[in-house]
Amino acid sequence: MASMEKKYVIGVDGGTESIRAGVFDLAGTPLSFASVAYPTAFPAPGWAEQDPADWWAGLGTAVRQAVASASIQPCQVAALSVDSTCCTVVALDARGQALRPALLWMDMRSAAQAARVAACGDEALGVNGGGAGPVSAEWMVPKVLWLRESEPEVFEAAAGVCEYQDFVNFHLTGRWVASLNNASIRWHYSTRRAGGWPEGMLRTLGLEALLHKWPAEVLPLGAVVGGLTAAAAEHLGLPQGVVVAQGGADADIGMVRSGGGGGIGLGVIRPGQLALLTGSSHLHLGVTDQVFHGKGMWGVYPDALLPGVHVVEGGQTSTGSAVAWYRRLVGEEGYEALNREAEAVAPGCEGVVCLDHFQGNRTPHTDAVSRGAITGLTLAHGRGHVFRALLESICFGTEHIFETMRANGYAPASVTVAGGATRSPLWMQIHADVSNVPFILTKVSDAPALGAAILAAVAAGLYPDVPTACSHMDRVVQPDPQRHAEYRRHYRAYKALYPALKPGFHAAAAAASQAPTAADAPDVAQKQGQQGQEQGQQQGRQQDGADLHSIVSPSILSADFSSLARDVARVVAAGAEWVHVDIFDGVFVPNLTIGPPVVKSLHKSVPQAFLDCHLCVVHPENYVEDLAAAGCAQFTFHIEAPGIDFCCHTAAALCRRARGLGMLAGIALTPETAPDAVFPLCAAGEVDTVLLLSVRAGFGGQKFQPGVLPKVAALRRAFPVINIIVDGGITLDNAGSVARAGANALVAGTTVFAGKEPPEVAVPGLVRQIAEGRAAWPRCD
Ligand SMILES: O=C(CO)[C@H](O)[C@H](O)COP(=O)(O)O
Repeated sequence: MASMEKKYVIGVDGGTESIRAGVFDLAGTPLSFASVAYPTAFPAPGWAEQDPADWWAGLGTAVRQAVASASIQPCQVAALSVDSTCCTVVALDARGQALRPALLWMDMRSAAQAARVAACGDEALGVNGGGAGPVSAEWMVPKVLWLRESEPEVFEAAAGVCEYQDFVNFHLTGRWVASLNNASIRWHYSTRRAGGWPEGMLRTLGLEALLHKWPAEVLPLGAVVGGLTAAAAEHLGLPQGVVVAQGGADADIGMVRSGGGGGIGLGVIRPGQLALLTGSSHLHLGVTDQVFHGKGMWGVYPDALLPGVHVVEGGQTSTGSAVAWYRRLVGEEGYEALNREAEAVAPGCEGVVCLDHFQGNRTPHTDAVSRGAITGLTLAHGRGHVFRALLESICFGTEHIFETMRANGYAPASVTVAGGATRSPLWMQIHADVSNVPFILTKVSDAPALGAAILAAVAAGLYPDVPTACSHMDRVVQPDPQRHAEYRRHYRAYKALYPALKPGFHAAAAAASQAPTAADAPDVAQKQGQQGQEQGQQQGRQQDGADLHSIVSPSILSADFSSLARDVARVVAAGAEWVHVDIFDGVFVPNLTIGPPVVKSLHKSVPQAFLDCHLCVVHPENYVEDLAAAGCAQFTFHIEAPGIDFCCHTAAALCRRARGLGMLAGIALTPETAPDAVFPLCAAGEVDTVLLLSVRAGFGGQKFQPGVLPKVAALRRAFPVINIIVDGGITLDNAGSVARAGANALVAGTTVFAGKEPPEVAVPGLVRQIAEGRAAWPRCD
C-alpha cells in the first residue's frame, strides 16, 4: 500500500490495439498498468478506422483500473498526460463528437492526395528531403484532402479536425489545443516559420478552411493543457482539476526519460542516440542537434522533441502486426511454438525471403501501395521458415532505414529498443546481427506510457524540467560478426524484392482503384470544359471494343503563331481529327512553348478543334484543372516526368483526374522508355491514348527514329483497342509503315504546316496511309 502523502502521475498511451494507463511514482517506478482493447475496422484494402468513442470509453476504464490496482487514492494523482498513435485524424462537431470514424495512422487511402501535396511546391515541404519529399498518405494534410474530396459534407460540417491526442485532451480539459510534437512531424507546422502553420500550402491546395478547423493553439510537450473538467473527472474517477500535461506522438513520447533515478521512457534525447519503438509498427527516431534533410528519411524535424533537440525519422508500417497476422493465420494463440520452429531454421530461411510492406512502406520508399510478400517457397519449407523469414524481413527493413540514414550523414551510435518486439530474444538477436549494432533493451518496455508520465510530473511541478540524461538499461544484445556477414547476403536478396515487385503492386493498385467521384471535378472545369468534355466522349475514346479511328494530329509547333487560329481551322477543315498542342516547360524538355492561355484562345476561336495537348513538363499534375478549363480535350503527360516518376499509381490517379474533368487521358513515353512502363495502366483501363515519341522531345523537324516501331508493335499486340499515337518525324513516306506497326494516330508538324504539300493534301494523305497501314494489322477474329 502506497503512503497517503506521496504523489503519483499517470501516463496514458493511446495505442493502435488498446489504450494503456500506467501509474508511476516520481522516481519513475511503475505501480500498475491497465489496458482496454478497442477494435480497428479495415473497410477496404489499405484503409483502417477506429471509433473515437472507444478511445474515450477505454481511457476511463483504464485509468480507474490502474488507480485501483496501484492501491492509491485518486487524490494522490497529481497529473496525467496522454500520448497517442500518430497521425490518427478525426473530424469533430462543435461538441467534440466524431462526425465519422477516425482515419487511423496506418490508413493509406489518401495516397493520391499525398502525391498532390508532395507536388504543391510549397516551402513547408522543405522539412522532408529539402522539399523533395516524400509526403506520406499517413499524414494530416493528405488525409484531410481526401476527406474534403470524398466526403465534402463531413469536411464542411467539421468544426474541428485534429488527432487522437487532441480529441482526448479536449474532452479531458475543454481546451482546444494541438501538440507541437504532432504538428511538427505530421502537419507541416514549423517553429521556424512565422505563425507556424503551413498557410501557403493550404492555400495552394484549396484547403484554407482547415486553418479554422485545426486547434488555434499549439503547446509543447509537458506544458499544462488544463485541469480535468467535472465530467472528465467523473469519467476517470479522479478529482476535478487534476493537471493534464501536453503529450504527443506515442513513439516520440517514448523517447523522453527522466533523470535522477528515472527509468521513465527511453532517455533517447542525446545526439546520435536512436530509439526503436516496436509495436504493430517499428519506428526509428534518431536524435540530432543538426538540421539536415535527405532522401528516404523523414525530417529532420526541428525542435519536435524538446527545444534544440531535432528528430530524424524512419519507420515500418507493419511489423508486430504482420507477425501477429501470421500467428493468427496458422491458428496459434501465442508465439512459443512458432519461435521454437523459427529458431531451428538457419539464417536466410533456406531461401524464403519476405517483404514486410503489408500496410505499405513508410521509409525509405514511402509507397502506400507496396504490399507484403513471401517468396522463395518450396514444398520443403514449413511454418518455421516463413515465420523466421517474416522476422528477418522486418530486421532487413530496419537495416535499410539505418543504411538510408547513414547515407544522409546520420549514423545511429546506439539503438535503444522498447515495445512488444523486445519480448522475443530471437527477434532482437536477428536485429542486432543484421544491423551489426548492439540493441539496448530497457528495463521497462512500455516506454510511451512512461514518457507520458514524466511529462505529467513536469507539468504538475514535481520536476523542474525534462531531464537530459540517464540510462538504466538492463540488457544489451550484442551482434554476432559471423552471422552479420552471412545476413549481408540475405539482405541483398531482401533489397532486390521491392524494385522487382513494385510494378506488380502498382498495377494491382491501379486496377483496384475506383472510378472518379463527382468531387474530382471542380466547378470551374465543369463550366468551361463542357465542350472538350463532349468532344472527349465522342472523338477517339474507344469503348466496348469499337473500331479505332485513323487520326492525324497536326502539331502546331510548325504552324504560324501569328495566325494560329487560322492555321488550326485550316487543318481541321482538311480532316485533322485532333490538333496537337505541344506544351513544353523548358525544364522537362529544352524548349519553352505555350500554356493554358493559348489553349483557351484556340478553343474559343476554333471550338470544333479537338485539342490534343502533350505536356512535356515536370509536375503535369499542376496543370490538369487549368487545361480542362481552357478547353483541352486530351491531356497527355509523360510517365517519366518528375511528379509521376514512373509510378503507375500516381499516373492512374492523374488519368482519373483528367477523365473526371471530361478529357481523354494520354500517357507519353520518351524514346528511352520501354512500353512495359504503361502496360499496367493500359491493362487497368486507365488510359485512352499512349503517345510514343519517335524523336527527342523538344523540337519539330527532326528525323524519324525507327527504334519506335517495335515498341508500337508490342503495345498494339497487347492492347488492340487503345489509341497509339506516334510523334516526331512523320512524313507521307513513313506514315504507312508506322501505321502498319500498330499506330492508329500520328502527330505531324512539319509535314502538315511546312511541308511540300499544303495541309489540304497532306492531312488526307496521312489519314489514307494510316487506314491502309491498319488494314495490314493481323485480324484477331
Ligand atoms: O516537338 C516534338 C517532340 O517533342 C514533336 O516531334 C512535334 O510535335 C512534331 O513535329 P514534327 O512532325 O515536325 O517532327
